[in-house]
Amino acid sequence: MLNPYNNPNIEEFEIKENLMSVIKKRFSTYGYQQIRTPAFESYDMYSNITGTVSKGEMIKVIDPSGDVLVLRPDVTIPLTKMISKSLLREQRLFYIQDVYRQNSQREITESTQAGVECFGENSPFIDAEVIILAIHTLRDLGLKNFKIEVGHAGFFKEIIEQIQVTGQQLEQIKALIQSKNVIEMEPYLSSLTISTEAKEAIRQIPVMYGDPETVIQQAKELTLNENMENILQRLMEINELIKDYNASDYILFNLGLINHMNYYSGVIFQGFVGNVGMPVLMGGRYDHLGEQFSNSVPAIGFAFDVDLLLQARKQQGLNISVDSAADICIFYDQNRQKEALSMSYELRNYGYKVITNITGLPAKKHVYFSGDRSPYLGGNEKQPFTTMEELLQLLKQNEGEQN
Ligand SMILES: N[C@@H](Cc1c[nH]c[nH+]1)C(=O)O
Repeated sequence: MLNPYNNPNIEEFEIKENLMSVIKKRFSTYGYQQIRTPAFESYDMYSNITGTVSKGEMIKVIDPSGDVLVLRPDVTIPLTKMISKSLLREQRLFYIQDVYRQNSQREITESTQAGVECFGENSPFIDAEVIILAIHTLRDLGLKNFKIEVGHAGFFKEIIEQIQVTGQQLEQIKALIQSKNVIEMEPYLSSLTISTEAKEAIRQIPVMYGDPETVIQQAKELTLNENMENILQRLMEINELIKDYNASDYILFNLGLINHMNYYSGVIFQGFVGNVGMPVLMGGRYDHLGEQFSNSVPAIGFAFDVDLLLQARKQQGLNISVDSAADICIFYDQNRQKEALSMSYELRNYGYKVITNITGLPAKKHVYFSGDRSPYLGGNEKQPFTTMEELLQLLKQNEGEQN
């Protein structure tokens, strides 16, 4: 089923383009270079690895030779494959591309992602810098009232490794944690035969949410092994770095955070803005994904859902309507065509948006070449001119008066 909301709209297209150019500029100031990945990819690339997009979510296409392809469901996976096979393992890449998935209502979703992937480094410094890049971009977009929730893929995994549950039970536990459903969590945990410490740790996960330092203190009481202690240490270091950037106001810790993709191995995060019900960005560290292709490559990245960012800006009254009117419309009589057309060419060269002899489209200024009189700029009073310089002068003056 096609998503009924994906209709073309000129105004929204322009608003989206403007937003994407803000994102692009910000990504490049952190040293990222833009890249594209193919729209059609081999189904095997996704299905042969673990921690990938689930099979039901992929949109499959059969090519003429009978091979199964998928429409790009993710960008992180093909980029990791490329880097893990290349000799250049240290790279900072960004992309603005559509990803195609099928949701649980069997609707095809086509959403534009703007993401970064930082390959080759694994340090709290890089983790914090990538989170800061997300914050910096959200601020560039003028958004207020946003928070980045930071968690760790390993914290929950460590607890789960201590207990023996079936795949189905694990999914149920994840769902209860994600929905912070403490009421149903209690009886569900009692029905499982797992140690009391593990039960207590799982029970506490949904409430380990909020101010970073408080969450770390709470979590310290629940650590079941050294790995969990190291995880908390790493999160504390990231938090210190975020403080150095003066960005603490935007950060919450959430140890119950579970990201959609399974390839994450370290710090993970999601961004929320105002009343937009879904995360506008998701990301995290995925140091082991590369091993499944060729070589292990430390990596961290995130992707914005551009359409949700647009929704957030709209909610905050920030989507100022785009000015589609031409700057100048030149009207001319047939005998003045040559002068009028060469003037239109020159004005466009100066960057003005110019149309000629069209009454059906809006224009802010009108220039007339009629009869055999001097051309003039229309308006409350006719302002004649003889040279291009004079016209440019008049246009400037008028702009000045309007502002
Ligand atoms: N590819 C992830 C986002 C991400 C980029 N890099 C790391 N994570 C997603 O689609 O949710």
